[in-house]
Amino acid sequence: MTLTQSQAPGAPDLVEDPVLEMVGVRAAYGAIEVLKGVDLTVPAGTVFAVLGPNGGGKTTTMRVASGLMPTTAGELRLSGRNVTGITATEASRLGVCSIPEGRGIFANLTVRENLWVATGTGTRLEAIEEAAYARFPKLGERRHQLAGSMSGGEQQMLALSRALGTDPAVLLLDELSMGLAPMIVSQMYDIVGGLAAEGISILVAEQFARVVLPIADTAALMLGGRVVKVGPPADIEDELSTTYLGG
Ligand SMILES: Nc1ncnc2c1ncn2[C@@H]1O[C@H](COP(=O)(O)OP(=O)(O)OP(=O)(O)O)[C@@H](O)[C@H]1O
Repeated sequence: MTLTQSQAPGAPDLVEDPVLEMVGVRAAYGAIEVLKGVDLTVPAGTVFAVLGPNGGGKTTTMRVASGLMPTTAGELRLSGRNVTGITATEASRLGVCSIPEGRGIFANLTVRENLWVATGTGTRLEAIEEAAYARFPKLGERRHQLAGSMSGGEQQMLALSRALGTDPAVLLLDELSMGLAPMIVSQMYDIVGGLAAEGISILVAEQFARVVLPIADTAALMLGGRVVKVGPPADIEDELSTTYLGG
């Protein structure tokens, strides 16, 4: 928490620190630098969308944010705290929950067993299951089914449920649309919009801008390892070229 200058005695005016911030972040795969000074700020309770064509650095940004990839320069902050160099395990302890490209669920485990993974943060399986099945009744019907035998949309519901089971401070969603039919993608983003309305902080990377812009509070356009523009979704929409963002 940061106290604002206008704070008056007896009338605290508290401004919550952003849940996640990157300042001048650089990252490389070996000798190849792919993030070349990324700045972004995700205020608490908002949806921040990172948009851009393939290879722009969206996934790498998400990997850095979740502690999976080290920075070579710059700062990563969680709730105002400089956590640069944090590991993925430490990041998850601090409430960073990531759904990677491809969903990251265990195909050869059942729905229920996949949800069990979220108990690592201390919540009881019964509570996680109850919340998951209330949100997605289909998952309840399929609780004993192997996750790999479900449809892509159902698998994404499972990935979301498992993530929510950890009560995340910030949810990182990478390319939710991958491998899903357009109608299912729309449904998934309706669900994400619902999570946002519940006040969950979300950083989402997406190649298909049109599906995510309606639920975003702020959007950023990422090209060549840099955020080249950031602002309200309507402003970013004007910047988008349907040729490289897939309409
Ligand atoms: N493991 C890796 N080793 C070397 N280069 C990589 C590796 N992963 C990604 N890159 C390169 O880093 C750059 C950024 O990739 P990144 O996956 O972050 O982009 P992206 O915007 O998420 O694109 P996509 O939507 O295709 O995943 C690309 O040029 C890519 O080829």
